[in-house]
Amino acid sequence: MEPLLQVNNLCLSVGPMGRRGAVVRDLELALQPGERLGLVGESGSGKSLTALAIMGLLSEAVTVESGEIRFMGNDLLRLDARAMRHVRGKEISMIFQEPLTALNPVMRVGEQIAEVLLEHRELSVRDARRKAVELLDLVGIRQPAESYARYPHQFSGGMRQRVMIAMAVACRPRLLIADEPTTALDVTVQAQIIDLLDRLQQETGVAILLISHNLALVGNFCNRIAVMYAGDVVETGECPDVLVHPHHPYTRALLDCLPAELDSAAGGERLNEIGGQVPAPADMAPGCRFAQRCSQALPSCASVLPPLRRHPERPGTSWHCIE
Ligand SMILES: Nc1ncnc2c1ncn2[C@@H]1O[C@H](COP(=O)(O)OP(=O)(O)OP(=O)(O)O)[C@@H](O)[C@H]1O
Repeated sequence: MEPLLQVNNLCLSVGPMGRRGAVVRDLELALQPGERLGLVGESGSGKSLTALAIMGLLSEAVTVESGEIRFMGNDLLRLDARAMRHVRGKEISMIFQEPLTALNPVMRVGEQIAEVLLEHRELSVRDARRKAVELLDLVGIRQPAESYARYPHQFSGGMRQRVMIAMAVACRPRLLIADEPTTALDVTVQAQIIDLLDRLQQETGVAILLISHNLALVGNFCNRIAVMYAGDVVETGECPDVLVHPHHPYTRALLDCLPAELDSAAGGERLNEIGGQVPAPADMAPGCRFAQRCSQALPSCASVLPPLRRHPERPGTSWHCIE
């Protein structure tokens, strides 16, 4: 099957000329129609920049050095601003960690949803309003007709995230990027938002790229996972394969940081942590960027990126390591 999204050799850098640091390096990602792919990694690994590159929303501080982002027959990196606006919102949409920053604070939420519909679909104002109310209902906002006229600050964080999701799915996109959609919410509301995404995904068949620090969440929600470290996808594969039989030392280290059981964590056992930090953009090593923190690293690892290895029986599983 032709992938819906195929990112090839994407390289992004930040910083002034002469001191640019590669924050995303030769990134390869593929997402099939209707698939759920989880992108995980510590803060600073390049997850959000990858998402923003797909959305065509990179700031001027970020340079696209090379690569292509193929989506529905186009390379998104080569579309002009007008064509990209057409794709964004209609074919690809995104929800963010903090909906307050994405919603317009001085515009009624229903009108914000109707605006997306009017921009991308040939609807009358009246029909767009009606559809916006339906969407508020679809995402579980009570009294949708009354809620249409409310402002973002009149909703709780979970309800605002529902409004964001209503806007994101308004035009039935083929790809939904969810960047830490539940991190700012309490656990009960997190579960409700994930249930909502799960239901909408099943009903609409939209593919989802879920960006998260939370391996357990990705393991439960996604089909496949890509583990990023300092700009590299170090390991990718089906969730059960990668999470049960991790090959890359970084994936193993991330999994070791998960509490084995809630009881043991509550009982005072210290949670593991990975010593050291993700390198800053200007300090990226030419080889494996995890080498400094890796107990199995060979002297050559920091200077030469270990080749990509593929699992002999699981072609979708690959990792960059000597092991
Ligand atoms: N506008 C920018 N200017 C300079 N550096 C940036 C900019 N945006 C991101 N970076 C740097 O690029 C690297 C990757 O950032 P990115 O936000 O993609 O990481 P992330 O994995 O999404 O982290 P988090 O989980 O904290 O959101 C980081 O080192 C970050 O400091």
